[in-house]
Amino acid sequence: MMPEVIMEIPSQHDQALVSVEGLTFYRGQRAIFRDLSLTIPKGKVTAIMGPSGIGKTTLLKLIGAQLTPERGQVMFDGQNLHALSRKGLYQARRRISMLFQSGALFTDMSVFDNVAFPLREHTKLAEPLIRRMVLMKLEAVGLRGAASLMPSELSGGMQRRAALARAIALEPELILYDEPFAGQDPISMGVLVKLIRELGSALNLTSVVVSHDVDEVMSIADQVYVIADGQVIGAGTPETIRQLDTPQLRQFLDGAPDGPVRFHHPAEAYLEELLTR
Ligand SMILES: Nc1ncnc2c1ncn2[C@@H]1O[C@H](COP(=O)(O)OP(=O)(O)OP(=O)(O)O)[C@@H](O)[C@H]1O
Repeated sequence: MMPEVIMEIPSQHDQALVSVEGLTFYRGQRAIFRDLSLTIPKGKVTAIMGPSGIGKTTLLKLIGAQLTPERGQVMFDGQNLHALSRKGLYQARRRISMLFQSGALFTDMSVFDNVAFPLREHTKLAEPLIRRMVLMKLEAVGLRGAASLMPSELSGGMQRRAALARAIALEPELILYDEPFAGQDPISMGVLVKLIRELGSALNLTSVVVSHDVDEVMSIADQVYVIADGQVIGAGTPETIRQLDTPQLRQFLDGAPDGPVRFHHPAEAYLEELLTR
């Protein structure tokens, strides 16, 4: 059964930085996305939510051109990312930053050197300029005073902030956050929520936040997409999403383990599997 799709068309005033058009992507035989379309407005925070395993990280990797779709396209600032030459793709990727949950810091480098790393790798800037840029990024995340510390000397929340400073070192236009609040205590979560919002406005960043933390992500998103069963099942402002009342959305927003969206990963019949091996 196809889920009922509730869509609020993004405001005409919003210019799309990214538009995902008719995306289809398989893992083996399984369609993770079927004809998925959505737009990411420039300068705004877009949240992507959905049950575990639905493909949120996969979607970020498709948007960041780390994966290639079977059908459909990802338009980034008017360019079809997956049709670009190597050089074009390299240039586009420089404008996109991804902060994955696993995006750990280099443990053998100070916080300063971690943030300086992308600048030293990808630019030919002189050290005094790099230093200034690093200090500005560390100041923005409240860690300028921790520049000389090693990652092991930081709390989990501080590590996440240092990784965020590294992710914005090259001054990207688009930043993709994968579960930025996972494993954080409420105070660190609050700090990160505020930072994502404030950095977004201060740096005129376009942010995409994938998260299970409904309240946190809804508090900073301008626009929300809820994904289930390979498609968008709800789109709109956080207020709109909260008011929608389809069973799929309620299951997700209320945190129910099972409902129209399956808890089980697709599998062959249980009894059959138990009896045949
Ligand atoms: N490298 C891979 N090879 C094969 N299947 C994969 C691979 N990576 C992910 N998958 C499958 O693709 C599906 C989507 O994974 P993805 O990590 O994108 O989901 P998610 O919505 O981000 O999950 P979560 O919220 O739990 O992090 C899952 O069923 C997963 O098992």
